[in-house]
Amino acid sequence: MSVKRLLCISGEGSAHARACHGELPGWDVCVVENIAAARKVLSQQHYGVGLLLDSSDGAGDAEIERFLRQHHHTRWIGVFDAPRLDHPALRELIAAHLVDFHTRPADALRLKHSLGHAHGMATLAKTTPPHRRQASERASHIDGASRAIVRLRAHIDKIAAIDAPVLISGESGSGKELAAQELHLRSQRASGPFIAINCAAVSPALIHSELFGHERGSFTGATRDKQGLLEAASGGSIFLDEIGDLPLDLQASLLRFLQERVIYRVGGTRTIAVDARVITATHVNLPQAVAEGRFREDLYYRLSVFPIRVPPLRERKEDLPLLTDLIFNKYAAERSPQLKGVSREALLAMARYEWPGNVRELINRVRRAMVLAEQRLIMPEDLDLPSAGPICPVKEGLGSSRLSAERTAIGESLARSGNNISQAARELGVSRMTLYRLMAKHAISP
Ligand SMILES: Nc1ncnc2c1ncn2[C@@H]1O[C@H](COP(=O)(O)OP(=O)(O)OP(=O)(O)O)[C@@H](O)[C@H]1O
Repeated sequence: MSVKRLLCISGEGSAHARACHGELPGWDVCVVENIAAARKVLSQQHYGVGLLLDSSDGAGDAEIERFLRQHHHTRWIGVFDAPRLDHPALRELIAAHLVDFHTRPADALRLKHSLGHAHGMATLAKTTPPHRRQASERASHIDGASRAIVRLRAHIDKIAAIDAPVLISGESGSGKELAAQELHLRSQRASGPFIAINCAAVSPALIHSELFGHERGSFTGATRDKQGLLEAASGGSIFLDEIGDLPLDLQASLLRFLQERVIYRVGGTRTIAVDARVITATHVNLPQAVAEGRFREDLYYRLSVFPIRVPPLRERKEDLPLLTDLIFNKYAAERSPQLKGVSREALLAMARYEWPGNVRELINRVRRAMVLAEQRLIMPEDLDLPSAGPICPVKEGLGSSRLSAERTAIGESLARSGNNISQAARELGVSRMTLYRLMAKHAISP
């Protein structure tokens, strides 16, 4: 039998707490004096059930509300003086955040029933909150359990150990910068700086001096010597996002740096040795840019010895429930008070959507839905998803289109069934063995 653990917040100490809830055989009770102490305890261990013995001279209702909102994984029961219940703010707080409440003096037997019921419900809902589970199981910041993400993490692990340039490709919002950070953090350079610059966001007139620095007097306005970002990244990694937008003359300078490990500042004549690992990313097709003469072929080959592809979210829809859960927990403090989770219908609608903006779009939609939702669960309409995914022109041949339709159907069916293979196989009209074979073919993990 599991130990029933109770966190009791009592402004007047444990004697008062015992007077309120009586003896609780079978319960392991931790009594704290205030919200601050409760926060501390909850930051170290999870309690499925909490008892709030309200005293009107304690924390204000706004602070209690904030606290309960942040700790919504615990099921809270309150005990209040009857006159306090006339306050509209307190009534709202009770309705939104408590599973039950009692007036003083609380009837010990009724209170024990409430606590037992809350414990049962907390056990059903898995007493460990998802964000804690993830934190302990996860060594990587790249979340997901799909085969594609597991492979990406393994790939990053291997490449991180080699001190060579890396080219990361992937659609916008799919997690390229996150992959770059992960590479850095898992490399021997982890204790050095990680400096990121978006080559498309800096004007061509400035980017040379931004990257390589300049000497005093080298151009109007250059009143002092300035170190560039490459120098600043020495001992660590520099992440050049949208590398396809780097002007051609700078491509030559970058190539020289990759070959000789030295740079010249703008207007400078002396070489400066720089020890920075170059990680680049692009969402455009670089071989095509090379073919069109917009990107140097020699630089492309130097950068792409270790390519990493971050898969778009539509190729790993089986990760949607997990990612949504993590986003829900990360932004729990912003959610509307009555909101408890995401409905099955919303998860189904998400599985049908193609997510052109990838994980960034998922974060934005879930976060907005958490604020605007009016029911206890996020419903499909809260996500404001376009009814059908954007219509993409067919760029692939019929064979590839068939393959990607097959992969999408499998991914969606697994997401709908909560990764239940038998159910997904039934829905798809194939045997379990065939589904396993198709999943292996498309690198989809159960
Ligand atoms: N697998 C993942 N797990 C957790 N968070 C993720 C994952 N993938 C992406 N994100 C989050 O999604 C957001 C977008 O990711 P990121 O900025 O790395 O994308 P990007 O591909 O570099 O986008 P862009 O091309 O627009 O620069 C970030 O908040 C990032 O933390």
